[in-house]
Amino acid sequence: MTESSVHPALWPAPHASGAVDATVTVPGSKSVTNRALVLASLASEPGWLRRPLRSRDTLLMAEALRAMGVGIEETISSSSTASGEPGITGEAWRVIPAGLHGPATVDVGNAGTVMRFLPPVATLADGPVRFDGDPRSYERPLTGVIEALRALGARIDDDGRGALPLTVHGGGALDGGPVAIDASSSSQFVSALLLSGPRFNQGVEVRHTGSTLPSMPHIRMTVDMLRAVGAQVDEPETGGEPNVWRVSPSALLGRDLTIEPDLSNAQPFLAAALVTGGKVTIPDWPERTTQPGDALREIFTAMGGSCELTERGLTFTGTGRIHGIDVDLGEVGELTPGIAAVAALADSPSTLSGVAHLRLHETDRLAALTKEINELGGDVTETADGLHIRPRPLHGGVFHTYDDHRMATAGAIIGLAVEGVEIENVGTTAKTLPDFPDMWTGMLGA
Ligand SMILES: O=C(O)C1=C[C@@H](OP(=O)(O)O)[C@@H](O)[C@H](O)C1
Ligand SMILES: C=C(OP(=O)(O)O)C(=O)O
Repeated sequence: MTESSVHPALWPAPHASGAVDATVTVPGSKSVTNRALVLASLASEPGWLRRPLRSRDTLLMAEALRAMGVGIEETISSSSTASGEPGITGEAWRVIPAGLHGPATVDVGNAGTVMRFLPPVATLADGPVRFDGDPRSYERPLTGVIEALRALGARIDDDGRGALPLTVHGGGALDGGPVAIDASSSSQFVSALLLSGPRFNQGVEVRHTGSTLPSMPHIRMTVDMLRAVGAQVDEPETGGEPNVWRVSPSALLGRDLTIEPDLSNAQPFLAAALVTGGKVTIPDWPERTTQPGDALREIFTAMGGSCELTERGLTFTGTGRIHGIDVDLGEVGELTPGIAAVAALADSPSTLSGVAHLRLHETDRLAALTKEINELGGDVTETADGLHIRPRPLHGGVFHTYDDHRMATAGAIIGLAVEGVEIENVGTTAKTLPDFPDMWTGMLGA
């Protein structure tokens, strides 16, 4: 948790004067967009991404792939999908794969998906690829990816800490094969190796050796998206060995993929219905998805609302009463800040567990949530693997964000119910949701 020395403008978080009643269209999923960009770049034919997320994390991913020679054209398109469904009008990216080149430089910003998913891709380039990023990216775990790639035949120069900055000396190909890693600090280590696996000479077999593995839905997302482009994947959930994933070497298909809305970015809007006793509809909520945000239907219902999935989307309705919850968030860690914010406004205590690895996310989220909620008068304590939250009457004040998009949206949720909350650097939401402030005031009818 490092606080930036410059204090960008304070954003007065709007206070809700009554129950919200809104329909909020949420842009595409960060996790799906960045996987789709990687897979399309590794394919043997061009592909399309429709309704991609355009945010800092996805633009960094696109820029990095372009730096290695991939063509990524942004267009407004109205063509029909590959499956012959009716045309979808909107923004689309056409991805034209090419031989991957070095020398290149990649700015990962503070995007976990870019810093983890691209070093394996860079081993396929025909020269050095230098990776650097925000100061926080130097602290985020990367050892699992670096050590695994070395074991699979890659040459990587780092400063010996197993972290950024580093240079991958791409040799045009990688042997691949079996490798063991401890992915208890981030599921993205597993996803990273699997995504490039089909392009390694022997494919890849990833064996997770750690005691816990967070964010399983994100690994399922990787497996599903690999299969959708023609890769053969054996994995624990469909009868494979526990903690082992195998991807066979193969060419990948170019697809025409429409990106689902980002359900984790839908969280603050659903929370607004819960906190104000109102109603919010998110159009295009998928019926089936691997996104962890889908768990909000159950979690926020347990906290006092109700939801209905219809052809109009997901409608979530609050009652104005919020209950505390005792929940293991290990599978859905990125939802923790928003759940903690709602829990701070509840009528009973909450225990959020299974999320020790959040200490190494965009910021130390457990420390940041504890400090910021407590500075507004709350009573939050850190546990070994989460937070214990005892609701208390809160008052206004500055809510610091530590360059963490989900801290900013958590502060905005509290601001709905507590007058005088000011969010420091709300612009940090640009990591995954650049329009957040306008969408938020739009939802409130301001
Ligand atoms: O693969 C992905 O797209 C993600 C995996 C998760 O990472 P961790 O397993 O590091 O928590 C999640 O928190 C992150 O926001 C996105
Ligand atoms: C942990 C997150 O992001 P990243 O992809 O940078 O790990 C997040 O979005 O909550």
